[in-house]
Amino acid sequence: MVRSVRNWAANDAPTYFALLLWIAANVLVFHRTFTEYMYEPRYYYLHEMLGLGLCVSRASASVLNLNCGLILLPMCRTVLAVIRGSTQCVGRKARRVLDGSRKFHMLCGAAICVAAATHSLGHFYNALNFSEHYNVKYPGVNAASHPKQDPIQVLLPTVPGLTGVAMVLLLLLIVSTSSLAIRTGNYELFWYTHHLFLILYCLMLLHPMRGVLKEQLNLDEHPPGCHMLMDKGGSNDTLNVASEPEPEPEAYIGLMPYPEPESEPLPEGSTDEFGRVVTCKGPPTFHTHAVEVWMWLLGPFCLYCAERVYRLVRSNSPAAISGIIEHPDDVVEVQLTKEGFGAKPGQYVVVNCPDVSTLEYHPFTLTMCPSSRDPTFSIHLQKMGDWTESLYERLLPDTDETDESLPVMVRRQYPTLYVDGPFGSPSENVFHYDVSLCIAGGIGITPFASVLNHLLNEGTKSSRLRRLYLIWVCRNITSFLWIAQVLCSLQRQAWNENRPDFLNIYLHLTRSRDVQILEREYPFLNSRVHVGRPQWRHIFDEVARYNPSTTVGVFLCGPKGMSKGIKRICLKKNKFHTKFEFHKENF
Ligand SMILES: NC(=O)C1=CN([C@@H]2O[C@H](COP(=O)(O)OP(=O)(O)OC[C@H]3O[C@@H](n4cnc5c(N)ncnc54)[C@H](OP(=O)(O)O)[C@@H]3O)[C@@H](O)[C@H]2O)C=CC1
Ligand code: HEM
Repeated sequence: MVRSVRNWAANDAPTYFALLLWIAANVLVFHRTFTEYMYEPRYYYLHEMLGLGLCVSRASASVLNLNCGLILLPMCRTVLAVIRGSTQCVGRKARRVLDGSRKFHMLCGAAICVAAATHSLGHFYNALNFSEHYNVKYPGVNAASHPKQDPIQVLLPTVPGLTGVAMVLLLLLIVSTSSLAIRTGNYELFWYTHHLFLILYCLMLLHPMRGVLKEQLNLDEHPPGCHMLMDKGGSNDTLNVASEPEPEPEAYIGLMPYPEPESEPLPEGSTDEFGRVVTCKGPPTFHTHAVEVWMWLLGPFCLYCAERVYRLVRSNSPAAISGIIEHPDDVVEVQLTKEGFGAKPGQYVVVNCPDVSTLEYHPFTLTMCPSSRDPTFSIHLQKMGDWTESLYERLLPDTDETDESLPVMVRRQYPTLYVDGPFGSPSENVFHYDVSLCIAGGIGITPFASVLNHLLNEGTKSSRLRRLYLIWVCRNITSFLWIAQVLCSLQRQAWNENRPDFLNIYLHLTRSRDVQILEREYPFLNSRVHVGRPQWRHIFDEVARYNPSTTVGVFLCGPKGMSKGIKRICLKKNKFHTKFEFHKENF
């Protein structure tokens, strides 16, 4: 099957365009700074001493400034949720770019690591050159206190040196604990170490203070490289000049012959129209160069901090648990209410339970949103790690075995839960297509459960959606019980609203063949059960056949391995000219 350019353009073009913009911004800032330190007259003497190390260390610092500013933007989740929600002014393609915000955050993180390594190595090389190429004639430009000083001594006992080493160590800690293994195995460790970034940013603002790199101030009085005649006829060599004293001002006289070919190319303004070196009116004066890190960081940092304060205030009051329903396969449905809480189907919240962990917040997609008639919202929590296990045990009493086939309404003294959010997610786009295809693996059904509940509450004609396909793949038949009631009620409602082909359900069972449980309670669902993993190619062909020349929104939420094959099918050409636009839930 050939890949469809049209489908590629619909799926990946916006993301690749955003990526191209990011790469261009990095190349631009790197090039701008590199050439500035390579050719600007004010850095002539500095560049003469440090060479390429100066340009590379400074250019990588600009890349660090850019990405340390950008990396916070994808984490302003409330801002992103508002952008996603403003469907009138933000088109679907632009909103789909937001689906990659988490990946963009990691991309900036990777760029920060590379730039930090380059920047650090560049400065160690500069320390070496400051020591090797000490400028005796113009000591003001040096960072070393004497020729051949120990480079470590040149760099470390300075504000940039000490803050630089501390930042590298912090960055190593943040990055090493951001790995998927640690985020899934010990989220708390990731969470605490990741917030060391606040110290990292404070150190970044301190880092260039009392800097070691200096620019020349008096370019008019002393055109860089100009000729300062000494008693002995003078020399244009400003490097390695052994103990020659600074000449008196009156010693500077007349125009000089062309500069020696091997010397540093003179910057503009150092030679007259005949190419002869002009003479100086005085020695060069130097000052540490202007600090610009705050220009890059302050905006995003203030926006992020303002958002965190807003989120802190918003999530300060606990949510009231109005009901707990125990479902099969270690899933518990938590029904909540909270004053003023509103959310859209597909959105998610982050939940904190102080009884389990004070500072740890975990994301959960809403399975039911508050409606005009009922303020209740719900999440489905499955035992997956240490935190969910502890919360699960606090929500459910240690009762004897109950009949797993039926959800059990349980009432007890519940733990206090704080809910922060809601935050936007790709599944919000389900209602922005005529036809949507929702694919869930296991507990990945949660974002689509809120879509189904919304359609149940508001009616199947409450949006432009005229056909909804739901493919749900589970290991055990009992998992389908999590939202069996909603599925059957919505199917009935679609028939009552004279939309018999609105809801198309495919339930795939991969680890057992026992379908009796559904037969008794939910005969309609029983007829939708297929054994084994779905034949994606066949399913997509069927959807394309029944929806020719249509743009179908494909939404996936499930185990990692599920997305590759499905994304590939979305990008392929089909004979019905149906376009599949792929969205993936990923927290
Ligand atoms: N908003 C979000 O981002 C959310 C994300 N999730 C994610 O969803 C996932 C659900 O996990 P869990 O419930 O344990 O799922 P499981 O690991 O139990 O897998 C669920 C089903 O998916 C099937 N499956 C796995 N890979 C494929 C594939 N390549 N093609 C077809 N079917 C496949 C499995 O089949 P088989 O038995 O053959 O392996 C299984 O039947 C979690 O990783 C969770 O992080 C969950 C909720 C919300
Ligand atoms: C200097 C480097 C970094 C900074 C300043 C930074 C900053 C942040 C911030 C502020 C958050 C949001 C916390 C919150 O509000 O919930 C965050 C979350 C996150 N970061 Fe980073 N980060 C950095 C590097 C990285 C790297 C290198 C990775 C992984 C490769 C990474 C992965 C993550 C992940 C997975 C999340 C959680 C996202 C979510 O919950 O949606 N970060 N980071």
